Amino acid sequence: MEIIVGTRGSQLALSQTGDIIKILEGYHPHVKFTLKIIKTKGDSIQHIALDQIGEKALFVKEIEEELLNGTIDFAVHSMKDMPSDVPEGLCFGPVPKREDVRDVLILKEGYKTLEELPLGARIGTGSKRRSYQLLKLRPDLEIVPIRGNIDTRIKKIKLENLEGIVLAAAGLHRLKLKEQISVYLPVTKMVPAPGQGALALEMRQEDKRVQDILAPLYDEESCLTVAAERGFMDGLNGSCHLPMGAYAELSEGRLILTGLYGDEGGKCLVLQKLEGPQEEAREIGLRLAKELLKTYEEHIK
Ligand SMILES: NCc1[nH]cc(CCC(=O)O)c1CC(=O)O
Repeated sequence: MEIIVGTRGSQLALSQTGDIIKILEGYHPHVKFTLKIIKTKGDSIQHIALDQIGEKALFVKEIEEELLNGTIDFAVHSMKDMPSDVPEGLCFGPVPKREDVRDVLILKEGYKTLEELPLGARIGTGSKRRSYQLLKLRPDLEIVPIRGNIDTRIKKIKLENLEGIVLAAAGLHRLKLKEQISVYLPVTKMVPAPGQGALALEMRQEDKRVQDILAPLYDEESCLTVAAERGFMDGLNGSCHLPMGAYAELSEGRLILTGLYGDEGGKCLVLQKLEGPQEEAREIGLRLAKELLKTYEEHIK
């Protein structure tokens, strides 16, 4: 049997899809997994800030078309890049074990901590979530918008004379670039993006064959935490030009969710928590979004 696996062509996409295929080959030695690289709009337009493109499915649409056409059997994406809505006929497979959810700093040679950076240091990131939270810690920083694949962004430290950049730990771990990381930012100071560090497997809804093949990848903790964080995102009707983050953890059957939401200019950033039984993961996310929006409205009055 042959299964065709769709992915973007970035180094990170190829590395994480390769990891998934390797695990699946262990479970299913008689299945032949073939990689198919698909170019998406997000790969073609590298020069525009993501916030300004205003389209959520930037890295997924072309891949979803191939799923619907039957030219691929399942796809591997970064969960963080997935919009709320899955097209009719498609669904997510099980959520595999999640990588480190934290954001990290890669600093210019010679620097080891955020605190020791000089006044007005230049930090590269294209994300409002990252820049506004960083500015809470160090209001003097100058945020420089950057985009591109992980290796491109790392090169920009030298090319654009930055003191550092912010990236997700997960991508660097997957690309075996751990030693480049200067600082792991604790989730209490830098709430990650919903689903950060997790992968999304996407498939045709009725495809029992693929469902059975992917089943062994299921990880309960990853599935529940991602469900809560994406519930929060959906509850906010999350458009990616507003700063938004979410982080869930499990403890003895309970799920504790932290949500972050703010305005366009980053003047008002609200952080709020909600806890509940882990079986209600998605509802906890939706409820926290509602409660936090209320707090937010009161703040900006
Ligand atoms: N938006 C780009 C993107 N999508 C997924 C990751 C890597 C980490 C992950 O899987 O969350 C990255 C790069 C980054 O934010 O550093």
